[in-house]
Amino acid sequence: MTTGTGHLAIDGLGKHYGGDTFAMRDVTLEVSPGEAIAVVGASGCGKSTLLRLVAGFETPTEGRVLLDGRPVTGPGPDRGVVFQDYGLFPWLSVRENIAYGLRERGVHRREALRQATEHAELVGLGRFVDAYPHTLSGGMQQRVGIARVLALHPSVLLMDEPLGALDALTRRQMQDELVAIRRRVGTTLVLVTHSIEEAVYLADRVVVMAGGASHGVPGQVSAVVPVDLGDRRDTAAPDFQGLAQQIGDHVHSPLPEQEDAA
Ligand SMILES: Nc1ncnc2c1ncn2[C@@H]1O[C@H](COP(=O)(O)OP(=O)(O)OP(=O)(O)O)[C@@H](O)[C@H]1O
Repeated sequence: MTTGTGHLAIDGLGKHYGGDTFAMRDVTLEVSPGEAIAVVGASGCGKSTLLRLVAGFETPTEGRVLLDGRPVTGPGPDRGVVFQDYGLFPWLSVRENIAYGLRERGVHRREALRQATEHAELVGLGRFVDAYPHTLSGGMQQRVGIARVLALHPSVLLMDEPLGALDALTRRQMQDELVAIRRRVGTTLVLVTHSIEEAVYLADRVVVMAGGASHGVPGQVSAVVPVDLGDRRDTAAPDFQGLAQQIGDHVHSPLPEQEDAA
């Protein structure tokens, strides 16, 4: 269903914005096809910078990103990006919003609308294809945002706080929805989130970043924690809570360089 296998190799990646702002440095990470990783860490540690570099929206000042063996040099159809704000066109229906990218790629209108309907169904919006965004809840709007990206069959899905604007209950439902969608499409996923619980709920591995320009130390990976909790995860279970606690401890531990700088 996807355009490639979705193997990401992030190699010695760094971003220096100039002056003292070394957003991130020396990030090396491999993501297997179909794997889901979540990136967590304190504000300003470079999570979004990492995602933007993988998306190709920005150019690294060090290192490189390879997707299926090819260097990332800019945005491309092999990577689909979902942000917190849904970015839907208010004057287009759900179906037309999802079809938009397909039309841009030259898919004939009828075929684009057919595929859009299919993807609306994939995210549970089959009954709402003719609705306009303002009539939908936040969770439903984000489903449209996800369907729109998936319709283009990216091999990697990049999500920056996709559920951050939702209330707690809707966020919970959308987490389940994301688990279900991933099972259906099997796309490699890189998710940036502030929520450790969300990371443990959704990911195969949690990447913890620490430091960041505001701490006088470039953001970097401080831990990579595998989530061996199986497919059906219970946030209240002791092993889930234990792992979340362990990741929380990593998030709150300063890097050795930060302690030196303090
Ligand atoms: N375009 C830019 N120009 C200069 N500095 C930037 C730019 N973008 C990000 N930074 C700086 O780089 C550092 C990392 O930012 P980034 O947004 O990646 O962090 P983050 O971990 O995603 O933070 P948050 O959790 O608050 O979203 C921050 O100090 C930020 O101020």
